[in-house]
Amino acid sequence: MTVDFNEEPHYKFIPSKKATIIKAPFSGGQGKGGVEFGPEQLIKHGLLEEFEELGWKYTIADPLAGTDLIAQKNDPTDVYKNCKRPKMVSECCEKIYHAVSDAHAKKTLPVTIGGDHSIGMSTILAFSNAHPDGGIIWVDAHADINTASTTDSGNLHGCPVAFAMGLDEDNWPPHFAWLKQITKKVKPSQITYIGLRDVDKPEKKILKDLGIKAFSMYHVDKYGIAEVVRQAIEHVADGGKKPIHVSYDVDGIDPMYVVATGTPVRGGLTLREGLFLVEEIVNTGCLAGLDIVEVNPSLASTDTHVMDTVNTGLSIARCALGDTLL
Ligand SMILES: NC(=[NH2+])NCCC[C@H](N)C(=O)O
Ligand SMILES: [Mn+2]
Ligand SMILES: [Mn+2]
Repeated sequence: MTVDFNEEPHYKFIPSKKATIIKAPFSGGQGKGGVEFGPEQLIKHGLLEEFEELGWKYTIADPLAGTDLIAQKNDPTDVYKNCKRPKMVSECCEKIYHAVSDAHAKKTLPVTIGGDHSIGMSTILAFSNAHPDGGIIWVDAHADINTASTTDSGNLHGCPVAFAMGLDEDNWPPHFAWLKQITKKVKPSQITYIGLRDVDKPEKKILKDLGIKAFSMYHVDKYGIAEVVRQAIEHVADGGKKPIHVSYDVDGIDPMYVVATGTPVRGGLTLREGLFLVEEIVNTGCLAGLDIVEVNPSLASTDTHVMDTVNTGLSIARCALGDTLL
């Protein structure tokens, strides 16, 4: 076997290494506090410097500035059937949708920094409207494809994929009218998962019924991460011809490396597997969107654990921006 010395990272769909960093300090998609500090922690510990060092120009968008997130999170009337905080999630996700759509319209790389994963409904929908033939790789311990009817927890961070696909629209909380109006939804064939290991029973049925290709940790163990990523890119991006959005929930990586996250699940990706998959996607030249979500600096008992998690988020960004080990 000959060793493949990679060519310089390149971005076929981003003409001049310009990015838009979209801050999404949002925690309404789940109950725990602290995930709203994700963006400021990542920035405090060097996110912006990474862009500069790796030769990116960037602008920062702050679509939730001026929103009273604390009051909204604590509003006890914001429930609809089993769904928690539908008004807050809907209003914030609409703003994030527009910010990400704007970033795509300007031909920049949208890098959305969460916040909890409910915002994924906005980022993948904005991506697929900007790139109708594009593919989405969702890295996560969870499938986040519960519908408004199947969610057991009522936490909308477990539902963004279902909302972006328009599944079970008839039972959506009425607040999501804006999302209903977006007629081009994400298609099941456009998405694939890597890292799954905690999928709810109704979610398993949805994945099967819709024929969604998903690589669980079982597949990573059996085939190795390199083969899994290859197949994922083959499936969603024709082997590296179409734009790719990566929605990266840091809980896809094992809690050994990522303690400070809201719903950790044992048996996850190693740190290197988690970074390698990003490196490999970048090597196709197709990266055209990125989310880094569920960094919750409040959920670790030591500063070292907080920094492990924050640094994992920073490493994901670094790989996505084209850093190489040599
Ligand atoms: N983005 C996440 N961390 N999602 C966790 C979801 C957990 C569970 N499946 C639920 O629907 O509540
Ligand atoms: Mn998750
Ligand atoms: Mn998730």
